Amino acid sequence: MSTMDGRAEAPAAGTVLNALATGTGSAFAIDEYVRASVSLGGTNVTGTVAEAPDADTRLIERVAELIIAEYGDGQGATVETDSTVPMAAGLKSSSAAANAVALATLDALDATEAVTRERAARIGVEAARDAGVTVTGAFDDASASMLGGVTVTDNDEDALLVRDEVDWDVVTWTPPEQAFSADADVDRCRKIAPMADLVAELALAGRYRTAMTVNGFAFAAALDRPAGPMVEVLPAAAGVSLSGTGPSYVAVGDRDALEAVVDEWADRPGTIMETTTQTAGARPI
Ligand SMILES: Nc1ncnc2c1ncn2[C@@H]1O[C@H](COP(=O)(O)OP(=O)(O)O)[C@@H](O)[C@H]1O
Ligand SMILES: O=C(O)C1=C[C@@H](OP(=O)(O)O)[C@@H](O)[C@H](O)C1
Repeated sequence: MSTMDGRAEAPAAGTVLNALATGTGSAFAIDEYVRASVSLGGTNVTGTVAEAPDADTRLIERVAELIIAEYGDGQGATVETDSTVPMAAGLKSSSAAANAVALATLDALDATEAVTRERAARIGVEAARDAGVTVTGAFDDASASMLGGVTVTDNDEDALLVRDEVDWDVVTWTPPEQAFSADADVDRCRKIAPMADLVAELALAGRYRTAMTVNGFAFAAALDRPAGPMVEVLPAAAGVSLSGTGPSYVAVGDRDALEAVVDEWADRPGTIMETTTQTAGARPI
């Protein structure tokens, strides 16, 4: 690879607490990735999503622009992401894409040592706000993807309240549809703030799996998503939730017990991923 090129990967994540009710959110990284390649050159920044030629590329272009404005010399770049994570599905592919592009751009500029990963995640959040793909900025999802493990954040302040490490097996199910966070019914989410406060209390006490289950039932109700996929698998899972604004659901527990979750969700249309939590976070590759 030439010194003008950079490459990085960032993990997707699942939800413990959706931040749309109160601004406090929590998420955990999973072992599925968005990868980004950046080539410096020219005068414009242009982005492509390998598996979705019609996708909105403003987020990844804005991330590269902000990184180049701060750590480069105003040069252009071509940016490409490729991923196994479904887009606009609640599994935080937008946060993972922003993080992967931020680190790949720094890698291309030979500037990975000049910036902490937390700072790089905050630049991704700024880009997500500029691109209009987020409600709160989603620093919960961005920090979980960038740092790995579980994080609890205050998205109003972009403050990291907790980072912790967990070791769970994970199953995700994504129905065959998309739900853009920017289209979510935020007013209805705000109405369940007392439930979100309870979920935050559980998460801050380290009871992440109970927290995510309470989150799942509360936000399924607020976002008008079915609770059935959670009810059916709860006996087998240590925790289950609607992830983000959906449509995906995520269950955690031990691999053997989660087989029953896979069996239940496999009868439904859509895609299933069997994975684990991830603690290393995002990195140049
Ligand atoms: N792999 C990707 N590459 C480039 N941009 C992406 C990628 N994934 C998501 N995005 C951007 O994020 C938007 C979707 O964000 P959002 O609705 O928050 O979904 P998610 O829950 O998957 O993060 C897309 O319209 C696109 O702009
Ligand atoms: O846009 C946002 O501010 C958020 C979107 C949701 O995630 P998804 O993007 O996965 O729906 C939510 O879980 C997160 O806490 C904040």
